[in-house]
Amino acid sequence: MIAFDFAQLRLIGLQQAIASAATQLELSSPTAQLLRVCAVHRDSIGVHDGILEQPAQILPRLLHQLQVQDHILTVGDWVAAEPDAHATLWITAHLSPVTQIARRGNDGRRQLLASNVDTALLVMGLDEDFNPRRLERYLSIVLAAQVSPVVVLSKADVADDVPGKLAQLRQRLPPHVPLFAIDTRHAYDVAILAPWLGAGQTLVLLGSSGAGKSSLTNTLCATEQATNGVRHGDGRGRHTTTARSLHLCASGACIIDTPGLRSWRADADADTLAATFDDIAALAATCQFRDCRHASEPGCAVRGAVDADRLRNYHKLLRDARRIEETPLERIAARARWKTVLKAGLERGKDKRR
Ligand SMILES: Nc1nc2c(ncn2[C@@H]2O[C@H](COP(=O)(O)OP(=O)(O)OP(=O)(O)O)[C@@H](O)[C@H]2O)c(=O)[nH]1
Ligand SMILES: [Zn+2]
Repeated sequence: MIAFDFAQLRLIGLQQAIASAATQLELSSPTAQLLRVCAVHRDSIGVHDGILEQPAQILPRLLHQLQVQDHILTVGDWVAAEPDAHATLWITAHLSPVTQIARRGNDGRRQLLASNVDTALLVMGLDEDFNPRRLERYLSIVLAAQVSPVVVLSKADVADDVPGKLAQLRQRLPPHVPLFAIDTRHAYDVAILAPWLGAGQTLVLLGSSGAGKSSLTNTLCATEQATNGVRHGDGRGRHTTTARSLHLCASGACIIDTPGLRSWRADADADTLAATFDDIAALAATCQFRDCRHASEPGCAVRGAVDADRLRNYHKLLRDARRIEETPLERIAARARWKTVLKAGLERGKDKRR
């Protein structure tokens, strides 16, 4: 049994599913608390109780369990923790996350980026940052995690041809993905995101450096910043050490902002790509050629119906994904195969010249 204050944890995004699971936890200690991971440091885990962030340690038994399940504690995870006699806080249990944003690392392993996220704001500038292909890459990862994506195009106040760029994206992105062009520094503009900022919601912001993520966070969490971490909701104005990576919005939502997420390169695997390009997969099924590469085959059903650059991006991402999924040995074998093919080609060329 674990006791917790739902209203207090709701401030940092406690979902009903997690709260229910927490009540089922078998814990020996009556002093265990439900907490949210808000930072992962080299030698400690930052956990938040809705008021304070504290450092905690993972119980070796749990660490072993997590390793067996191939899980590492990730920002956004919910855990149970209890203090020992020396006031060290020990994480004793981990609640299975409802959603997990992950990417495939260069070594082919899954890297967890954030857990229990409801909405990902994909922030992209309408200036030089504008890049539909990169956006599709981010989108495929977010959709695969079953997290709702919302595309926020920043710098609408200064960029040129905003309607043209919006139309271009509207054509490329799946129709259910919301798309907004705003000035991230203005509360009036940012108010359009209200439907995703309800109480208990957790958001992450993804986008390149300079895209406007900090500006957007500042505008969304203006009250918190202005009051320097005074607790919302109960008017008691209790002082808090708000975690640097967990921002509370006045609307009752919270934003997870970690350096790991910020510097993230959005590599997708073949399955996650399917989420963003499902129309291509559907068209491919109707293509008259069974092993069509939808590249130059005349009369191909895909090539006629899909934006050419978008199709090229799909093929490129698919190639990248396959490369990542190969083991190093497979890569060496593939390279050797190519060498043989190339050599054979050169030999043939020589024969002709002879
Ligand atoms: N005119 C205008 N400027 C913006 C807008 N959004 C961000 N900026 C400016 O762009 C610059 C970069 O914005 P940041 O919010 O720091 O970008 P970031 O995504 O947090 O960048 P990193 O912290 O490097 O990841 C700042 O000078 C902002 O003032 C916008 O909508 N309109
Ligand atoms: Zn085809």
